Amino acid sequence: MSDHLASSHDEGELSDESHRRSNRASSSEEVKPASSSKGLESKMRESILSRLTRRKQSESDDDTTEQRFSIQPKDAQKEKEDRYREKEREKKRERERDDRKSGRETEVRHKDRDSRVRHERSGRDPKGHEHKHHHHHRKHEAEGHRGNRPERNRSSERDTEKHRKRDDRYKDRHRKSRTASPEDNRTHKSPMKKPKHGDIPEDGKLFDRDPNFKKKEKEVLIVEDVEMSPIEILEVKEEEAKIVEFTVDSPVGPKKYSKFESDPESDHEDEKLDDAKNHEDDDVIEVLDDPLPSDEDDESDEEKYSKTPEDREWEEMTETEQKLHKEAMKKRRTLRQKALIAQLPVFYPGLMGCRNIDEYECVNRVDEGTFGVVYRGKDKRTDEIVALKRLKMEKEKEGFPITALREINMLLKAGNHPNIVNVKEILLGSNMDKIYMAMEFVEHDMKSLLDTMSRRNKRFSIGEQKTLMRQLLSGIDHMHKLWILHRDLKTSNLLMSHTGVLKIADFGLAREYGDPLRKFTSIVVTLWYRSPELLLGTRLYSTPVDMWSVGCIMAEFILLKPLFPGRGELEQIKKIFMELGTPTEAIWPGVTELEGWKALTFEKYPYNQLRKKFLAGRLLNDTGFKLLNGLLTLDPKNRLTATQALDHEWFEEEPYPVPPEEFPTFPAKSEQNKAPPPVKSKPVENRMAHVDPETAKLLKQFEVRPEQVKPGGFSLKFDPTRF
Ligand SMILES: Nc1ncnc2c1ncn2[C@@H]1O[C@H](COP(=O)(O)OP(=O)(O)OP(=O)(O)O)[C@@H](O)[C@H]1O
Repeated sequence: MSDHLASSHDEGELSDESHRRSNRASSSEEVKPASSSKGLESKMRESILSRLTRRKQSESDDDTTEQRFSIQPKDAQKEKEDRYREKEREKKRERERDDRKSGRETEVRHKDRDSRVRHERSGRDPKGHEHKHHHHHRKHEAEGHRGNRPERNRSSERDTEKHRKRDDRYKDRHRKSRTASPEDNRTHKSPMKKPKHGDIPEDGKLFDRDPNFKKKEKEVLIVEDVEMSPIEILEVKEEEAKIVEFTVDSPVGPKKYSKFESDPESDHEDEKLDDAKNHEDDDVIEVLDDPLPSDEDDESDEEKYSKTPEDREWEEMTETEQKLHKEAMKKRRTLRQKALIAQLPVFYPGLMGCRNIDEYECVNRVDEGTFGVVYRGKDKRTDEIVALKRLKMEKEKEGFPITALREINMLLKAGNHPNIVNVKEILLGSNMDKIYMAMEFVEHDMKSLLDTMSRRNKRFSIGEQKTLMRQLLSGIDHMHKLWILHRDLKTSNLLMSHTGVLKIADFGLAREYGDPLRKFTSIVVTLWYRSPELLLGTRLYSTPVDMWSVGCIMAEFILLKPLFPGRGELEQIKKIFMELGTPTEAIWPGVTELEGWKALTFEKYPYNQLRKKFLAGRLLNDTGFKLLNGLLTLDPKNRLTATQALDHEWFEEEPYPVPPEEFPTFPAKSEQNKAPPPVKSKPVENRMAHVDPETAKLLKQFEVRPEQVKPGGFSLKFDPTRF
């Protein structure tokens, strides 16, 4: 397994992958190492967090507002800014005097003051904001002249252009709003209150007749609401773009998101939402990850309620509206969180190691086979339903069970086919003592389905039989072409989805074969599906052993019961010979050389009686019978291969195979069982109540399990393989 994992996730492949991803998603020219992206991520995260903290700590005095605006002012700038602040305070005092005179409401004054401070600062600080802005553009222009520009660079320029326009709009708005009255200002500040048609603001018909009015308004308003300078927003966007470059592998291209939301373990966003009144932090996230506002003027209730309301709006809302808001925002966030998680790269075992089974929730127990117990589980991060097969370790005395290793290895190799169950990942138990395999969950196993149909007196139509056979043969053909023998094909190892797709499962006995053939054990394949060459003890076998099983399965699809249900090896081979005739050297050259043949004497059954089983053609026509006979040919060398069987004329004649989705549906047994109750282990002392305290203490010290202690006539048996 390790070889395989290592080979499929070696360094070269990973770096290729990340390169491809960055090509798709990046907006800067150079592909930077992952560590730099992490640095950026944490830098950005820190910057946002510190802003938030400062916001929370601060009252609305101008000093803190100023601090919030500035991006770590340099020493040289500091003095200038102090002077600027002093001037601002002076102005504030003047304004307050004026306001008192005119008897305005305090709230109105504050709004006005804040708005003016922001506006004036944006206009007056050319060395800070303007300079940075130009620098920003120069940087992108320079990138644009570097000749060979990849697509992501062009998209970066487009972004820059978008940002520049947004910034211009912002400045434009500020220029105009400086002349506007505070009331006008308020009108445009609220994203919920858009001006009615014909309701032209006094400040020079702002965005009037512009079809993108709403979009532009929102863009500006978001900037204002968060009390960030436009430059700061641009920088956040730039940093964001870099994060996206390294973290999102999206088939639809780059997607904006903040690091806060990418952490599935963290639900502090939800906590914030619970208290929708306290939505300061949401505003910041809003800026970071909200898609551009829609151009549509008519918004649905859901859209309306999933926007962060203004304080004032919140207060004006009825309780029901507040509730609707809370719910809509919670829903939106959950959806977005899930969408983002779904875009994260799937697990890379070579890079991350196996995840722990705690990452899954057990929904119910499906079934228990010889080699493992199968549960239906739910991925706690993505809610994806999977089948979790716990590989039985206790039967293994020498480390990791070889069957488990083979199963994982073979499935990883062959699983990339629609008719073979797909393995998602390998998981470790909490104490690292159990191994689980997470596979795609397939609702039915064919055996239970056939039993159900038989009980209900139903049969698959001929078209359905053909579809099943074609899917089965297709999966096997794929496997054989990869030099894999399944060696345990039977109806309980075939699964079928609700949508009629058949999948081959249980690769616990699968092996890779080669040319020339190597000797393998002949004790493989469940008895009823075991080929005559295996029953006669051959150790040099190949794909025909699987094709025999396919023949038995085809008959079972039609008859709804096993074709050769022997109770032992001898009875099994006898049943086969009775139905198909006892072979001779003429029919099966070399049969007399097989060990089993030499050791036993078989009654001579000269005729093939198989046809009778199918009610002389009523259940299977001649063409179908030819295929079945081709699969159940005694001589393995003459047995049909999967490729030959797929080309069989049975599939070409009417009735044709039906589309899988037209299969009848049945309630799945696998979804009905209850989840097992959590196992509570009793304290060792209780379980050893029958043992005297001194001995109990000793046993505890040696970690002896109670089942090793026989009650009465006490005898202690250590299992050396366990300690
Ligand atoms: N991917 C899956 N989705 C749903 N159910 C599954 C899945 N894989 C296995 N099962 C169920 O679990 C049962 C046992 O699984 P599996 O055959 O893999 O275990 P096993 O121990 O190898 O069995 P066996 O005794 O046949 O060798 C299957 O018959 C099927 O009902």
